[in-house]
Amino acid sequence: MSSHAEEELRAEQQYLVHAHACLRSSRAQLLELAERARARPGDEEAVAWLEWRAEQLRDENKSPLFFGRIDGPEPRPCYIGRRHVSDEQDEPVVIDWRTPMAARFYRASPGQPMEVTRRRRFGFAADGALTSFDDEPLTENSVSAGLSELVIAEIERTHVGPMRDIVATIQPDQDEIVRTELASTLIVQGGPGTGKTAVGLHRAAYLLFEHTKLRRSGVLVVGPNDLFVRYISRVLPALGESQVVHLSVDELVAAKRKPVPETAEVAALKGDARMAQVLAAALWAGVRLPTEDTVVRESSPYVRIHPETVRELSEDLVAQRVPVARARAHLIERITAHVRRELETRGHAPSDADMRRIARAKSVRELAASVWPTVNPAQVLVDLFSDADLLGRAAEGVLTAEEQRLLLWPSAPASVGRAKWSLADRFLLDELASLVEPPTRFGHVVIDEAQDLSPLQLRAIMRRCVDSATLLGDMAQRTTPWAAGSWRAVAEHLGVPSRVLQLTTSYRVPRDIVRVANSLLPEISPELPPTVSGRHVPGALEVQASEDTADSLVELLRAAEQHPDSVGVVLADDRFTAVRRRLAAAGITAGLPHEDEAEHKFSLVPASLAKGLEFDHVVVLEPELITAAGQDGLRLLYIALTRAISRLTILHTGELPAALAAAR
Ligand SMILES: Nc1ncnc2c1ncn2[C@@H]1O[C@H](COP(=O)(O)OP(=O)(O)OP(=O)(O)O)[C@@H](O)[C@H]1O
Repeated sequence: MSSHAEEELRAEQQYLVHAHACLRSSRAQLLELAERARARPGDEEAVAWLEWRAEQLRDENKSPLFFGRIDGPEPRPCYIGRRHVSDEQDEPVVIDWRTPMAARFYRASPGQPMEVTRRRRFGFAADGALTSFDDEPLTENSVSAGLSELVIAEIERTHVGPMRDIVATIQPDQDEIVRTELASTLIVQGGPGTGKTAVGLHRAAYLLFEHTKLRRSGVLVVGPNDLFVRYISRVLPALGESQVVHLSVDELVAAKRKPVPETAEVAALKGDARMAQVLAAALWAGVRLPTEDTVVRESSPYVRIHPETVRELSEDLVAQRVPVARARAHLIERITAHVRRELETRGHAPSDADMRRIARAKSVRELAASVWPTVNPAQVLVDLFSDADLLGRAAEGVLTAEEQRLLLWPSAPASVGRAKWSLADRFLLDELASLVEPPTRFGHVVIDEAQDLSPLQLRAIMRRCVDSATLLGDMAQRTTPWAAGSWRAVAEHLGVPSRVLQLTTSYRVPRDIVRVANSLLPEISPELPPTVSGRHVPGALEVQASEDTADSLVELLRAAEQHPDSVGVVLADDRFTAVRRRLAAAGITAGLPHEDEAEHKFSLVPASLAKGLEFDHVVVLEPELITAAGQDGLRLLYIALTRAISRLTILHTGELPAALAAAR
């Protein structure tokens, strides 16, 4: 390092010390203000807010206060960090990565420098000490040198434990998506490792920063399974965002008992959007208008309500299929208003207290409940699946006779409580429950692995969201029989306008591995463009033929034991138990990743659970057995191959699947 560079480094280190001092002083000021406010009675709200702000400014030294700097367009350099820091004069010392000024750090490029003359990225040691920087001069004539070394080092830093944030190294194509306005519902199609999950989570953090209303309504992140949700759930808290709820698809329709399995054919039918029509028809078939007069005896004098009046008062609620609980409440309000008008016409002047009593009156409540009887979604579904005539009426013109036959249970359960529900049934119950009382809604929803969701699952998620969502996925990684099948079909079920954006550069997967994975695309998703890789890692791909793959695996893992890299062995689902035992017999512990708080050095991952995960070194064990898993076999293999950050070893004993053999 030249003496000039050393001097610069020292100056940056001092700036970091200064930033820490400013942060501490701001926090001390806030705590002092909170102390003073506490002495004033009635200022509890201000105290809570000041304490919350002070908590946010706690200097825990978990991550560096800034990670980058831009020179220009401001007279002073701008330092970019995970949160804002200002000095005693309230001048910014570090600006939050989500501000418009910070966008230039991510977006400025040679050719389009956006008035930035230089981008600087900082390198830090594990203890938080600033140890290096990397400069990129930006002028209209400069040429892009590809990913900076610090970005590559960040991507290749050993991956053990849950996913971490990428705030220091977000790439321009990703930043565009992160900062798209809240009103847009986005569908992000991207190949493996293009950063979809990371982008979705950073978008949530960005939107929470930009829109205070989201802080009240919150953000929901939905992932495919518990394993995956645990893997990603620490990213947003690390970015200081706690108003986010993470749920797996199963948790969304919380069930106490484990769902019962069912055939792919039945599950796909139950996930079909037409089922929503059938359920609505079944539920609304229960709506009955009265045929006789009702006498409201709680008013003085009595008021008689004719069936025709009830029809007039509830007509629009029925026509618009207003959710049952709400419709009933509206009708009670309307009947009460009707009673008031009747009494006034007859020369009486009922007080507000009289009217409140009438709104609570038994006769009025019973009348509303006779139009919209109390519905138990489980009872509706049990009746529907146990009674061919009932199902026939609800599904008329919607489902074929054969489809109706598929839905019917061979025998009805002894009681509703004894009914056994599949995962798809749980979404039908959720659909029915929403016709009675819509669920609480979040300001924005991020849906990961959206390519795998059924139309009914998409509906369930979208009704939990106020107006916009971010869907992330890769059609080539689609592995569920109930999936909508294309982004166009997905868009149809969202209920809001949406647009599809593409990410095509993989930051995770090295070039040689991407090439092999791309060779499967013509068979699994010919409509998609091949992924390109931003990184070349010499020796990233190794293919080993072996007489006994388990023996070879033991040997390979023993050699890896001393190395800090995470290792994930992806294998056919039905090989999991046998291989785990074989490894245990050899004294090697391996289990599902993130299974418990103690992370295993070696993860053993059934191919059907590998989606979304990643490891420094991936071993794909016996690919020929993974592809044998039915029509999704090739997709599972595509997913397995692309979990690698630095190395992929394919251990096979039989013939390699044709596409792999050709691409070697
Ligand atoms: N800009 C970036 N800087 C550093 N790391 C990145 C960047 N973009 C992506 N990564 C890393 O690449 C890996 C893949 O990211 P992510 O899981 O978000 O991709 P994905 O598109 O969801 O992949 P998949 O489809 O395989 O699940 C992660 O480790 C992520 O941290």
